[in-house]
Parts: sequence; C-alpha cells; structure tokens
Amino acid sequence: MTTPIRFELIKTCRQTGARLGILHTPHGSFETPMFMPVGTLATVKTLSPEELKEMGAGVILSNTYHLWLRPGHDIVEEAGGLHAFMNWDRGILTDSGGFQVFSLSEFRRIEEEGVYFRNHLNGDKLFLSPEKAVEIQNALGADIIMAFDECPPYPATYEYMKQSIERTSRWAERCLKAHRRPNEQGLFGIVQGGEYEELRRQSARDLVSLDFPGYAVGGLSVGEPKEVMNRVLEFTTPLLPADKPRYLMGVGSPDSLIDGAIRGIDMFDCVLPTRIGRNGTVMTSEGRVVIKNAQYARDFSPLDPNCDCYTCRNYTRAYIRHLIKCDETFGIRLTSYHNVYFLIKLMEQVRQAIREDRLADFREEFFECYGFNKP
Ligand SMILES: CNc1nc2cc3nc(NC)[nH]c3cc2c(=O)[nH]1
Repeated sequence: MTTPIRFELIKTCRQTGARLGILHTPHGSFETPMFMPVGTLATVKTLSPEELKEMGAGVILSNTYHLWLRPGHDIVEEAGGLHAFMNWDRGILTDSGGFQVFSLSEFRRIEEEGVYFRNHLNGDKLFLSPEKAVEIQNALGADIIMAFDECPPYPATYEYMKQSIERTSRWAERCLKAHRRPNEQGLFGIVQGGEYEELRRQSARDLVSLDFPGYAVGGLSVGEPKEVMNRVLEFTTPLLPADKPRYLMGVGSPDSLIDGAIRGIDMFDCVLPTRIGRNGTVMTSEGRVVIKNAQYARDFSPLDPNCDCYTCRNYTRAYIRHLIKCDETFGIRLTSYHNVYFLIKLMEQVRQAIREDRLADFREEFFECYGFNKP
C-alpha cells in the first residue's frame, strides 16, 4: 500500500525536544512545525487561496460536520473534492466532526454505535458514527482525515475518561475498517485520556498498535490551564512514534505553539487568528493590539512595526481602526490577513531556531518581547 502521508524527520533541536521535519502529502511537501489555518466551511474566512499561498500556508483545515450539513459532502464530491471545490491545490486536513458534536450541540447521547445529537442550524436529529465520519471525509477528499473520537469535557473523572478512551480506541479501529481510500488519504488516530498519564498511555498504546500514518493529541485546549496542557504533552508525545507526524488539535496562541513545538508537536491548527481578527484584535510581536481602542485613532504606524505583511506594509492602525469601527469588510480582511501571516511566520522562526539549536533562547526572546510572564 502506498502511504499518502509520510513524515521526514530532518533534525531534533539540541536545546529542546523540538523537531524539524517535512510532511509529504499528495498535494505537496511542507516543513514542520507548521501552523494550519482553519477554513471551517471550505474557506479561511475573508482570505483567498492566493493570499494564503503568498503568506506560505501549506495545509489548511476544513470541518467535516459543517460541510456535511452545508453544502453536503455529496456536492463537494461531485465538484471533484475539496481541492477542486475551493480552488486550493496544497494540503487539506478535515477533522471528523467529533469535536463539533460536543461543542455545538447541547443535546447529545453517546452510544457504542455513535453519537445522537441535533443539527445546530435547525434542531433536526442527527447521528454520526465512525463509519459515517469516514464516509463523509472520503467524499470530501482531504489529504489527511481524522478518526471519529470523543473529546471529553474538561475536567472529567478518571472513571469517565477510562470508558471514553476505550470506546474511542474501538471507534478508531472501526474508522480504519471503514476507510475506502487509504492510498490517497492518510487517516490519523487521536490520542485521548485527559490529564491522566495512565489513560494517555493506554490510549496511545491502543492507537500505535493500529499503525496510523499520523497521530493527533486530542482532548486539550478545552479550558485546561496551560501548565496542564504542557504537562500532558510532556508525557504523551514520547509515547508516539518519532517517525510519524504529531498534531496538537485546536492550538493555538503564540506561546502555546512555541511550547507545543518544544514538546515535540509538528502540526497545529486554531481558529484564533481569523476569529479574533474579526473583532479587531491582532497579534503583534509586542503583544495583542485591540485596534478599536481610542489610543489608535491617530496612530499612523503599522499594526506591527516588525511585520512585513501586506497589511503592515500598506495600512496604518488609524485606518484599520476606522474600518473596523465602521464595520467595513475590508477591515477584517486586513486584520485576518495579518493574524494568519503572523502565526505562519512565527512557525518559520521556530523552524529556524530548531535549525540553530536555540529554540529555548528564541522562546525567552519572544516571551519577553510579546509580554508573556516568564514561567
Ligand atoms: C475531531 N476530533 C477532535 N477534534 C478536536 C478539536 C479541538 N479543538 C480544540 N480547541 C479549540 N480542542 C480540540 C480537541 C479535539 C479532539 O480531542 N478531537
């Protein structure tokens, strides 16, 4: 069987556990650690594929649950798959819908066969199973697809978490069996177990024995303190094969990206840059800037003095503040463009620091400049 996804380990940073790698996919090869912009409904909100390419995006995300509801995976399949449908010829990863079920629907019932819940748009009863989640992802045609898992709430009791990870492992096996296109789409397993080391070990052991082409660390960035996330990563990533990609789902903020890379994570995704961009908050090398604040009314400097993106080269804080205040669409395009660019460039700096074996030093410098308190 030809594996559609291959991870090439280039080197490990001597100062930290961070890895420099290359993720080979049917739609190109991309350096890791990487940040993957989220395009929930087959678009990274307000940005064009050309803009994403010029800023260096390699793999972008789309949501199985949302595309299943609108426009329907059958229409996307008829269009020739997501790449054709959204005119994106680089990498695409779809999540499996598990997380949306838990985050969007109050009513839900988890059974062995799958999850019963309601359509968040019209209240209709819905059912998702491992088989259905894989069927939808096979139709959408992403290069990387995710196993159907349960992302338990934080916190959860040990007893709840134990029965949840055992079901998630059974579901993972069912996903492998249901996968119709293993030579074109790499199916990643998702390690669960919350903050319990013993359960993370059990979940990792179950999934690694199924030999997935890649592994995600799930169940994090769900409200736990950052120290908990970092501790869980410290004992979880070493359980995963060094020659396979490791994906931390739903992360994250600049400090979490750096701390995740230091703990051996290769792939990250987060809605943060476009979500906060839409309400006029931007990430800059000197910390967050809430552009609506009156202090920027006559500030004719760029959003970030150290950024060379399209937004920062051509527009001022005063102008962008004006657009956001007037609810002008061009305003959130400019802030979204800068925020996605910022995280993609941050990962370039992380990769360069790994090449120079100085990621711990880079972390110090970045945290100092960005304004994070030193841990
Ligand atoms: C598709 N399965 C799946 N998605 C996730 C998405 C997440 N997004 C966040 N924070 C924004 N945490 C997440 C955890 C999971 C998780 O444990 N499983």
